[in-house]
Amino acid sequence: MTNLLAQFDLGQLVSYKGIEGGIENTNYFVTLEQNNQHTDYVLTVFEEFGMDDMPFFVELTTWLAERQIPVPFPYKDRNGIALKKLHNRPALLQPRFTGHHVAQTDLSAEHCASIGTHLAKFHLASESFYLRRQAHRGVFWWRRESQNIQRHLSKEDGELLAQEVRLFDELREQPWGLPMGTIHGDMFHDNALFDGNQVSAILDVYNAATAFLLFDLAIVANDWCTLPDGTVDQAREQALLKAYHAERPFTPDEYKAWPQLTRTAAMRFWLSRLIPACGIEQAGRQSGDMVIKDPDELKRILLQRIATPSSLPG
Ligand SMILES: Nc1ncnc2c1ncn2[C@@H]1O[C@H](COP(=O)(O)OP(=O)(O)O)[C@@H](O)[C@H]1O
Ligand SMILES: N[C@@H](CCOP(=O)(O)O)C(=O)O
Repeated sequence: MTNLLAQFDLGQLVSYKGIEGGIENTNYFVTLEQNNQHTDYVLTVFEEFGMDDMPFFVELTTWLAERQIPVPFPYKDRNGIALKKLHNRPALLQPRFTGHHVAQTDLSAEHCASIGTHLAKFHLASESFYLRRQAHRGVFWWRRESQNIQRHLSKEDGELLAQEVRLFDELREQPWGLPMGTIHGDMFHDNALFDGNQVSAILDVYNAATAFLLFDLAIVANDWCTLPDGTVDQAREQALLKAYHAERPFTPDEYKAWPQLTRTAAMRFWLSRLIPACGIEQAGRQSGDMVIKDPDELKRILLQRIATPSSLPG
């Protein structure tokens, strides 16, 4: 750690502390002293990615930060190198943002409007970004994993999963021109920090990939705008969708695709929570260390999305 930090012109190490909660990454809060001033940083060590996976994230976060999107971006060392290694794993030194988390049950229409605006700006800023990436837990992953997990599931759950995988494949076959670009891919409320009721930072961009922009909004709607029984809080969802639409107006095809994309987004995270909950081993993830999140939460959202399809505001 000391050797790595000495390669930057950012000061002397004062202290560091591991952060609880990471699934794919290990994070450390690091304090450095320069000119009698203490500054906080975050050092992220990547457990799930190899060095070859990293340039996309280094370039994307630098690109977004240059366009005033509040994402952690990697500092360059005195030789202009951002991508580092710690204990033979890829590592990045990034700014530590101020701001607080808001619990899911405390999210208001204002919080949802703020993330709607930020997400649209994220999508617009990355429109001209020059690298592409296939999601590591995207369509090819869920086609494969939804098959692999069948023997662990009830017949009913297995069929529900298979149905949603098929319906997304059918949507992809439509002759529609759904806008694609770089999505965040995991914009749950615990990946945002707030200043008052405004988003001040967007964290954990390591699910970012090239995909339908509207799929990203569906991930947000499912997590930020639902109640514990899976039903949608209309006030929060409308605030989210209207704020997003004000920055990036929806296209006619997006109106048609929206109900299915809310279902696909719920299916994607239902599946990724089911895998560790069923005790299935995954490459790059130490199941023993994983925080197991409740898969039923996403199943309830999926069932509600099927029972009461959502529509985009005009
Ligand atoms: N760049 C950052 N600035 C401020 N806080 C951060 C930053 N990166 C991570 N954190 C804090 O550390 C927590 C854990 O981060 P992370 O390991 O990415 O967790 P998880 O994978 O559970 O979302 C975040 O929820 C946030 O509170
Ligand atoms: N936000 C997700 C966890 C991250 O997703 P992953 O499947 O890519 O690890 C959740 O709450 O399930």
